[in-house]
Amino acid sequence: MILGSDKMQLVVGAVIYNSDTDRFLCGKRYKYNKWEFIGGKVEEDETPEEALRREVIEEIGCEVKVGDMVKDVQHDNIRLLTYMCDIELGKPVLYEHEALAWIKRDELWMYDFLEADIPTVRELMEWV
Ligand SMILES: Nc1nc2c([nH]c(=O)n2[C@H]2C[C@H](O)[C@@H](COP(=O)(O)OP(=O)(O)OP(=O)(O)O)O2)c(=O)[nH]1
Ligand SMILES: [Mg+2]
Repeated sequence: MILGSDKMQLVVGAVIYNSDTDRFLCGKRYKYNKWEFIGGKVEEDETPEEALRREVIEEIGCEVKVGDMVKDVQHDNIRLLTYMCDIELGKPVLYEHEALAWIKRDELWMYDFLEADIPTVRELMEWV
């Protein structure tokens, strides 16, 4: 389990990638009116990977296999860990988001992401 400092909130985000279409699944929330990766806060008794699996089920109803970490970013009081994820079961359902979108890699720049997500988004745009 990875601990943040006292005030630091550990958050995990899923980089759900479809290699056939070269698109990433992202969500927009009413609360922030910005795009984000599906995910949320890591609870005390969880590893980041466990938290991510739980959050993806809660938020879009899919089971994912959590792969490699993409970025570990600190922004304000948030420490955001993003991981590559593959959908193993289910189709994304809109439970908590205003919108879900499969965004093409070369169109990621057009979307207004939460600040902490920018390093991950940059990394994804730079992949060849
Ligand atoms: N889920 C998610 N949260 C992000 C991202 N980037 C980022 O700065 N955040 C911030 C927004 C929130 O302050 C926090 C995550 O909160 P959340 O509301 O998703 O947490 P949660 O799913 O556990 O929901 P809740 O029960 O606390 O409402 O991290 C991201 O890509 N995905
Ligand atoms: Mg969430």
